[in-house]
Amino acid sequence: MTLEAIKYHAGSLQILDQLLLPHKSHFVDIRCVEDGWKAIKTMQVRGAPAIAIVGCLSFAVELKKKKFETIQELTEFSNKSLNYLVTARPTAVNMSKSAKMLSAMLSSSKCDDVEELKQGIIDHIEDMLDKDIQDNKDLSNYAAEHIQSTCNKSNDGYTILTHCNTGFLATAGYGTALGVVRSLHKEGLLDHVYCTETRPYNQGARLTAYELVHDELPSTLIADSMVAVLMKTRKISAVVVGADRVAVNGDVANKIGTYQIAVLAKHHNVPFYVAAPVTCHDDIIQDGNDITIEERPADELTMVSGVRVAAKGINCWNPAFDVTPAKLITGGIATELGVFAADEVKQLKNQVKNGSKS
Ligand SMILES: CSC[C@H]1O[C@H](OP(=O)(O)O)[C@H](O)[C@@H]1O
Repeated sequence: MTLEAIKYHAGSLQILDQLLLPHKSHFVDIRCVEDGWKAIKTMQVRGAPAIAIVGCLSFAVELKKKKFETIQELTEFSNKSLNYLVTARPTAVNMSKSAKMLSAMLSSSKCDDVEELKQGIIDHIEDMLDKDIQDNKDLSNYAAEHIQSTCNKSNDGYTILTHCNTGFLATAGYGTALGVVRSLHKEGLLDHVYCTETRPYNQGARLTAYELVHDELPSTLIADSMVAVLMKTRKISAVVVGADRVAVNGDVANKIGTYQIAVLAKHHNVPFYVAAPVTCHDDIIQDGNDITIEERPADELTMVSGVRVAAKGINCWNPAFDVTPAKLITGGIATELGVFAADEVKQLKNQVKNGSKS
């Protein structure tokens, strides 16, 4: 049975509450933009692509129910809703990119029928689901091909280390970095996959392990602190992680802990890949220094499943992401248009414009 984290059908939306995983599989209704914003803010749904998809679908659900007298009324409601959804979490670019694109659709439209224009917006949002899945499959197949042509096998296949969660639970389906693992497995080329627990939110232990067990993939969970000794003592063919925001120069913001894994990969000569569909690429921010890093509440560091693990009164610093410089992304950045050297992703802009594959 295929995993599904987002259930959408003609104006009704439910999401898998990821705060309850892996213990409980429970879907919650998203009836409006406010519900969407809250689900993203509390991380009931998380993952750069899934944030944009659920945010936009929450907007579509509310749009479907509302009647507008004029195009101006539709435009004002839409821009207010989209700008609000962007405020839920600042680091991933996907939601702000989708918001800009939908606002531009409204402002550039020549349509003078408000209902027709409203339906056009809803149709475009609904198309995001299938497009994300196809982009993930294309990206994953390109990356799997690249790994086969450049990385060392561990046995009859490749051993991959991944961080955080980038699978069905972070996208519309298949996944990005976890999609690469799935594509290698489909080709009979996955020897083993190691996933880090990914403190403090434990996306790896709670979510990636859940997906790997569900798919019955040969996998092992490790603590974040074990990455160095893993690379020192076992054959790791490549590291493959996701991305929340890729800057024009190829610097990548991703889950906290990614940067230190990249440093260790460099030291141990393990190729380091980022799996990032074009929806994760920022066309404006030039380098990683300008990416806003979200800081999350201290209790996400001091509490685990509601139980305090840190001394009361200790100060905390809880950045949810860090930035990996392009020079450490030694394998490349995998997209649905091909695998690019990190310092060459700026070419993507032109390829996206003419839709050409690499
Ligand atoms: C498919 S990319 C998902 C990306 O988002 C995760 O962050 P969060 O769980 O806080 O939304 C992590 O950075 C993943 O790489």
